[in-house]
Amino acid sequence: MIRIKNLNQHYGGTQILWDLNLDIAEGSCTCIMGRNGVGKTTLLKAIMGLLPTTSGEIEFQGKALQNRSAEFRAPAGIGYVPQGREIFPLLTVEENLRLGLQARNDGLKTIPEKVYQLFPVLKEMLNRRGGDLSGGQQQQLAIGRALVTDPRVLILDEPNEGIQPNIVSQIGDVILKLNEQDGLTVILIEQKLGFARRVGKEFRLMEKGSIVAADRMENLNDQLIRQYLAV
Ligand SMILES: Nc1ncnc2c1ncn2[C@@H]1O[C@H](COP(=O)(O)OP(=O)(O)OP(=O)(O)O)[C@@H](O)[C@H]1O
Repeated sequence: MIRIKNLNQHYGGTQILWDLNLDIAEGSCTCIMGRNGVGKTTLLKAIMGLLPTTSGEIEFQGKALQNRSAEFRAPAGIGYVPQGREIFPLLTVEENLRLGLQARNDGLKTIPEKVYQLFPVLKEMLNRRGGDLSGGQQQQLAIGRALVTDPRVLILDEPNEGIQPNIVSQIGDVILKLNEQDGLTVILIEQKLGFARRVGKEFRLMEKGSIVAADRMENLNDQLIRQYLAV
């Protein structure tokens, strides 16, 4: 579904991604893991068209993405939950969710009930300003907004960073439900091993801007953890 070939990316004179290759199968749930600074967020931003790349190919459903604008991603079916959530603090919960409707191709004018079933707290807080929600609620809003776009693939950048454990567990339930029941393809950056093992079916390990190991989650063994994840 997503195929990246020999992707290179620089920030100014510093090369961050080095001949990176990544294949994501339809219906999979893949955790991208690696130590701080190895380029995980940069990779997701490159997929989302938020950063210029130097060379290489990024394909989504067989079509080249690398020369398309960032605005093309959501209508094409790529939902994105950025690091830090990036909800609009002065807009209400409902207004934040409605922004996702603009990216749909079917002209739907109402927020799908499914979003409220997954995150009941959003329905309770529809008229509350985004900025007044707790961090965990804001994260649920950011995921809800991405789901309103009706994505084929959902990409999440550290959805559990700085979030209290009970909401982490709810977010895990939602990701599992979306992937296992609805067949939604999921890619997430995840630092917490327990969460990655709970929701991920596949892992990709990054080091120095490349993917250095790729396998089923049950094969993430102690040796790989020591080599690429332990600090
Ligand atoms: N805007 C920028 N300008 C220059 N360098 C940057 C910029 N953003 C990130 N970098 C550098 O690129 C490298 C990769 O950063 P990136 O955020 O992709 O890593 P990461 O694996 O997601 O790390 P973390 O787990 O800390 O979020 C780091 O060395 C970082 O300092």
